[in-house]
Amino acid sequence: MITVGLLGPPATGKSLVATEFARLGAEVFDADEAAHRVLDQPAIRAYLGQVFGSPVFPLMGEIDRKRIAELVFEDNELSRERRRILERVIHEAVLADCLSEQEKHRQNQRPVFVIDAPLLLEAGWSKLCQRLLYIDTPTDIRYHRAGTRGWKPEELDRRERWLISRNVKKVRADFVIDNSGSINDIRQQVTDVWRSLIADLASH
Ligand SMILES: CC(C)(COP(=O)(O)OP(=O)(O)OC[C@H]1O[C@@H](n2cnc3c(N)ncnc32)[C@H](O)[C@@H]1O)[C@@H](O)C(=O)NCCC(=O)NCCS
Ligand SMILES: Nc1ncnc2c1ncn2[C@@H]1O[C@H](COP(=O)(O)OP(=O)(O)OP(=O)(O)O)[C@@H](O)[C@H]1O
Repeated sequence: MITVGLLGPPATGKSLVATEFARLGAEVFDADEAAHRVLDQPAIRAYLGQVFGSPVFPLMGEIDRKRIAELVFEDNELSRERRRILERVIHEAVLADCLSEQEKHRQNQRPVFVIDAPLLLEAGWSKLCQRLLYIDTPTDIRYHRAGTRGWKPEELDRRERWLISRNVKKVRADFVIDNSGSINDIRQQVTDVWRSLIADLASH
């Protein structure tokens, strides 16, 4: 099995690319979804409630993720400290989940396992991957596409501020694909990468 890690800033198209890989037969791990499941665990909420205050992390019911984003993505020391605590708690649990999924699919002899994790390099999870794929999308197009989830450009900027730069990620990648075009364009590029991965597997 080959594990492929997706790289790229928010709204670059990682989830879309992951969906295309799944259509071709890959198993996909979605770290954002896994993180949301972790935030539903009572023990995690109880701990984070002590740090952020229990109104932000109620033991039951919906968590106000918009409010949490306001608390952790500001550019000041308190906000940075909160984000570090949140990430430490969530990343540990998400990594455990990802490793267990990876092992399950390896046992089942799946050909390709894709990790869609926005902080893959930052969290050190590239060590789980044999290949890295960078999805390159111009910033103005990302602003436009993120608008469909109700994000203003500033929302993208404040989340991206902390992340390892585009150039560093691009240099680390084994594949770079360009997502400035249509969905059909990206579908074709994902299919090309898929064929190359399957050819690699067949030659080993
Ligand atoms: C802050 C939270 C509550 C905001 O929730 P919200 O519904 O607004 O965003 P969601 O989780 O759907 O993430 C959407 C995108 O935001 C960006 N993002 C999420 N977490 C982070 C982060 N810690 N740093 C930078 N960008 C981030 C990513 O591009 C992600 O794909 C949530 O993102 C969170 O708990 N983040 C910390 C955990 C984490 O690092 N998750 C990433 C995968 S492990
Ligand atoms: N080629 C494309 N054409 C049109 N819309 C696209 C294209 N690629 C992505 N999108 C749209 O842009 C938005 C962002 O894409 P996506 O959610 O896949 O990004 P992401 O990198 O996973 O973001 P995040 O890290 O923030 O979760 C989505 O609404 C998606 O449908």
